[in-house]
Amino acid sequence: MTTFTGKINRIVFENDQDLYKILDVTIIGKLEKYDRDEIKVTGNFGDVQVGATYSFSGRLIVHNKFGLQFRSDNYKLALPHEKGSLISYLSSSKFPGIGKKAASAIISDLGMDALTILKEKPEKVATLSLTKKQKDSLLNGISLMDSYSETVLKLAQFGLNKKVAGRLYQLYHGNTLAKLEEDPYASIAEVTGYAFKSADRIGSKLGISSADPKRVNGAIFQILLDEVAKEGNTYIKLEQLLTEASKLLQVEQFDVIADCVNNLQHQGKVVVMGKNAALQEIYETETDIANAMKNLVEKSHKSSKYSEKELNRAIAQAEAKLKITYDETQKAAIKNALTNPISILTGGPGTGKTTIINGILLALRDLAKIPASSLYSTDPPFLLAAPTGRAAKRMEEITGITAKTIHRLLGLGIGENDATDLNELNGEILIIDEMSMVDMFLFKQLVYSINETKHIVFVGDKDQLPSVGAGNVFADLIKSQAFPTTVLKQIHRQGDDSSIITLAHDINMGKNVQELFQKTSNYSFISCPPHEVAHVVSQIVERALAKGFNPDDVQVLGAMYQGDGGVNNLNDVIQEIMNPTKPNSKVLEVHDEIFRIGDRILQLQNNPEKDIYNGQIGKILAIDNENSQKCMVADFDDREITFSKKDLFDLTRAYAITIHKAQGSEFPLVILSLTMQNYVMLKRNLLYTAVTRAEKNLVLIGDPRAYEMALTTSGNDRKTGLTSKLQATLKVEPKETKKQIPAKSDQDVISNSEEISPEKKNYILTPELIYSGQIDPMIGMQDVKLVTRAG
Ligand SMILES: Nc1ncnc2c1ncn2[C@@H]1O[C@H](COP(=O)(O)OP(=O)(O)OP(=O)(O)O)[C@@H](O)[C@H]1O
Repeated sequence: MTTFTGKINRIVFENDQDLYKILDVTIIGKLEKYDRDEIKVTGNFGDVQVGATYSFSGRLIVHNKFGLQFRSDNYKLALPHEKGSLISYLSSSKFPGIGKKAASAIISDLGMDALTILKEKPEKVATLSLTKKQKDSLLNGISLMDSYSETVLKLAQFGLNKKVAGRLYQLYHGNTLAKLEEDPYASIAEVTGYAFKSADRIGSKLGISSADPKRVNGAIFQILLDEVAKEGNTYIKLEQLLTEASKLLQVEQFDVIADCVNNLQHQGKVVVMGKNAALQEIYETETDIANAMKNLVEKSHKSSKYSEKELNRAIAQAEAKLKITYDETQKAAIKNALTNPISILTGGPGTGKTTIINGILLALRDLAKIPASSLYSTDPPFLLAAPTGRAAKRMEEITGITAKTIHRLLGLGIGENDATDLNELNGEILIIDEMSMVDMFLFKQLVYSINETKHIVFVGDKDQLPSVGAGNVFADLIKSQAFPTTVLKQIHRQGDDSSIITLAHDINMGKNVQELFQKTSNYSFISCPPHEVAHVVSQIVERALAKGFNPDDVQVLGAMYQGDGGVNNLNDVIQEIMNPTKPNSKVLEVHDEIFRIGDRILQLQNNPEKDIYNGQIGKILAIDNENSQKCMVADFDDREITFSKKDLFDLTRAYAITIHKAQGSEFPLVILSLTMQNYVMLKRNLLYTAVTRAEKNLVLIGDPRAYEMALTTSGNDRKTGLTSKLQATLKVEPKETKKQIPAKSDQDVISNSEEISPEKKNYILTPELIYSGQIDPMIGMQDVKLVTRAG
């Protein structure tokens, strides 16, 4: 074994999974049997810093292609030996609260070996003239010096990637390994990306038995979390929970599983209500929303009360300004907005939602006597927001009033802000557009931030796909019947794009399937098998470009990433047409994708720091492969955003995008691909959302059966409990509508009577009750029948 000290110049290669790295290192001092100054060091490294000095232990090896290298088995951060470096190190972000002055004081008290001394004898910290906070920071920093790297490396052996290991470390610090050894399953509920399978690898190494309650609890959490994250449901049927847990655990002792559900319920982590179960946190989020909505309604005595006469006059003025005449429903919507603390506006494309927003704002300016100057003040009376940057921009363009993303409006995720430090929303009115995209977590933060806003208007299209995140907030608000709601049905948009709108409305009603296959001046259908989709799409794109379409106006949509007609495949093909390879042009290769300058790209996650959001589309302006911190610059809505190599994982090419990612955006020409490979996703709201993305032209490509299936299969069947909680909290007696009759429409499922009831009764699920010796063919579980009772 040889040891040498060296400074890392560059990480040449890094595998995120097993943490194997190739480092470019400058040798400090001497490395035996090696006479050059620099060497490539290979090995598995938890976390290393470029520019830092390490001592590496291992041996020289001869690589058959690259020659002499150092294979490192062990490495350690070399502590600074020189006073200036030690001061810089001690005053770095590793020791928050310690500045240069305190660093000098530490060195003058303990000498250049201060760090080693404190590591071996932490009690020596008492002798230093530092504040308690500084002392804690010093000891904490020292305890973390090696442990992060060691932890990440150790967890990689269990197949955990650096991201997940990092998250675990952030939570448990130096105790990470001890925590996981104590109960590897407990962290499933706490750390995103740390799933049952990872926990099970550690669990089996530790010899945890298959029916051990720790393991069973882990499986229960995993299933409840998946239900929220993958399906968007806020609860699950108890039967399903037990069956799936049994499958995941490969354990057939249902009584043991039920016992664990019971215990989790006693611990306040899971709620069992009737025949359903939910994560306590999710259940409470719904309860919190319902309570916050109640508070907002109760503040209503403060909202302005305008007389019918005043309202009519203000609406007439708005009509004159906009040179239109509102129909009766539209007028009712404006009045609803101006006379209620909370109101809702829903309608399909071209029904006048934006025109009504304009009317509301104009009328309110008049009624509340708002001077134009205040509209653009730092504390404006009109707050407009939408979940995506594009939708906010569109709102701003149409109303002429500043509109922000909801994240920006609340100051969410920006700087140090957390949920307890959000902006307070005041003012005459708050209007949120594209409400169908708002999930339960964002909605909770929104309603918690509203303070003195007199009127709140939620605008959207309830028939679109529900939010990517959990819940079905907009549909639930409407369904609760707790807020005055205007449903716009009359299509007002006329002109050359109206046939797409008519088609969209027909799809929404599940009727006139043959309309899909007609050829009109705005849309057409091309039937082809899955393996020909890419070819047909590329032909249509080429034809559109030849006809003079701006490439940025052509958007291809698919249901999924994988498959012949999938987005990945289509992106490869269209990129070659729209932005073909040029000799010597710079490219970036990330996770099987190649990015080139000029490529259209899609942001896949919300990034409030950069002010770019999930679903936002940009264009690559520059690429610098050598600079991992600033390897790409892209234009997003006229702003130049810089990306590091790490950030690239949140990007993909955007010539083709999924229908889900296209929510909230519209494009002049949409080319849609659907085949039977998308079988599981073929629902009405998916097709409806896709078709309504087209502003002027639409080409439908693929299997007619897939389109027909989508049109005839109702969607939006999320299981959520918000509706009933709102009804209970706001004491709404829902009017009997045909929705209560069990039927196969979208709406019925949302209001089905098996929602978790709003009154939290304490149902206790006991093994004796569950295990009653009957067969339930529904779930294929032998000898088990589920029963719950009030405890
Ligand atoms: N009462 C009306 N009289 C005349 N034109 C109207 C009326 N209401 C709306 N329009 C027109 O219909 C078109 C569609 O309206 P608007 O853009 O407000 O609908 P929308 O529901 O916001 O649709 P989308 O979401 O598709 O943009 C616009 O051109 C608008 O000017």
